[in-house]
Amino acid sequence: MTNPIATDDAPLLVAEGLSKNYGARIGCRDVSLEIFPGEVLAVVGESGSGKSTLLGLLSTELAPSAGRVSYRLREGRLADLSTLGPAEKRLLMRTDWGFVRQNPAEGLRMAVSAGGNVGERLMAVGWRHYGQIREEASDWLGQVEIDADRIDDDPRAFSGGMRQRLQIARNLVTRPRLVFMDEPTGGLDVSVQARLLDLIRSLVAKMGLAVIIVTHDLAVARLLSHRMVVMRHGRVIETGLTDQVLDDPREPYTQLLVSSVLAA
Ligand SMILES: Nc1ncnc2c1ncn2[C@@H]1O[C@H](COP(=O)(O)OP(=O)(O)OP(=O)(O)O)[C@@H](O)[C@H]1O
Repeated sequence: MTNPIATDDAPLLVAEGLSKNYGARIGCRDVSLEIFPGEVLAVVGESGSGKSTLLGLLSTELAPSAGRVSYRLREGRLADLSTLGPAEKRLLMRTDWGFVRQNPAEGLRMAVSAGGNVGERLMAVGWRHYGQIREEASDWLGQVEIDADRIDDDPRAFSGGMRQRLQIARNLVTRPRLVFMDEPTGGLDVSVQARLLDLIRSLVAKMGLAVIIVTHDLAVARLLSHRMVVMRHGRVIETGLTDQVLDDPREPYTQLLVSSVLAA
């Protein structure tokens, strides 16, 4: 994405010296980064480079072996996430964060209707009025281009692309400030991917979301992100504005990645 980075001065999330070991194996090593409100950051690298591990650490799904993640709460305080209690963390995840997963079955409730998938997130943040919940869910299905007459169908009856669009609606309905995405277009046909990417791009811009997206696909990074980090062997080896890194990579490894010599 070529838009200037829409940042204000204070970072939304700050990672310092994050490391994760799996026994003797390194998942992620000494990663520090910041993300600002409204900024889309892509994490790229070949398979096994540590992208998913880093996303797991940033979203606190994984506990670091070393380092910490801090997040700016709505009240303005930058909080070390390891110091939040379980209730505070749950609230944060429900209200301020979203997580779009590659496999929709992990991000959706497959036996609950499409409307229910979106509506239950609203209920989790305190909505109580059935009619209003249904109306908001229906509005969101429209925003992700799912026909209104599918509201009572469950996602098992949806195509892969529709499931991903529903997952996006479920995540965005609470108007989060930060969304984690793990290969959101992975495993979809090229034409389905293109449509989904367009949708993600327009919603992210419209809502001013900060996004951390893991992808092995540099075209996805180019289209969606303002800034990117390149990972290799668990470390960040290059970081910069997306267009700069892709057009003029500094590191020989990134040059190989960009020239598609490496299967990312
Ligand atoms: N649960 C685990 N137990 C042991 N080792 C793990 C575990 N998860 C990841 N690893 C190892 O950590 C390293 C980084 O893996 P990770 O999944 O983060 O990479 P990735 O870049 O996301 O790869 P991919 O694109 O294939 O998903 C790899 O060497 C991997 O084998």
